[in-house]
Amino acid sequence: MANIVNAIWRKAIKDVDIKGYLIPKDWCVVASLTSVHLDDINYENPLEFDPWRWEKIGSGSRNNCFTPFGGGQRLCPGIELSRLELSIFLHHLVTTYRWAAEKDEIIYFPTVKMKRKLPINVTKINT
Ligand code: HEM
Repeated sequence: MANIVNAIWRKAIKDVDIKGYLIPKDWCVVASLTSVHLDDINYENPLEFDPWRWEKIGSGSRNNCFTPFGGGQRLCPGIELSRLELSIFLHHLVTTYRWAAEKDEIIYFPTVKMKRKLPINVTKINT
């Protein structure tokens, strides 16, 4: 369960107590969104690519365990636009083309990306 935005930063503007832990005023906090997605308390086999998991557990887009677009007051306002764009793109990609990825490596920090930008060779399906 990868996450493109792997963490978000916050600064405490006053002393904050969370479950007995004090975050002093002016301290910076990093909320690790990736940790939420890779925690096997939240997701079975989180390291496995398993698109069918959503069939079992529902889209889960409105709970605290699914955080690709952040959450709370600063939830990404582009969430619905991005989902629509991605759905249209993926639909056309899988129904019209086949592709083979070249060898590449994942870089996890500061954001998730591919070292060589994941070159792929695309061929059109003959219909
Ligand atoms: C797959 C695409 C996208 C991903 C993964 C993504 C992810 C995120 C995340 C995680 C945040 C929260 C940042 C934080 O809490 O500090 C955020 C905020 C934001 N996103 Fe996106 N985003 C995407 C697309 C878009 C698009 C298409 C737009 C605009 C058309 C957009 C506009 C914004 C804005 C303005 C914020 C700041 C919201 C605020 O601070 O109140 N995003 N995004």
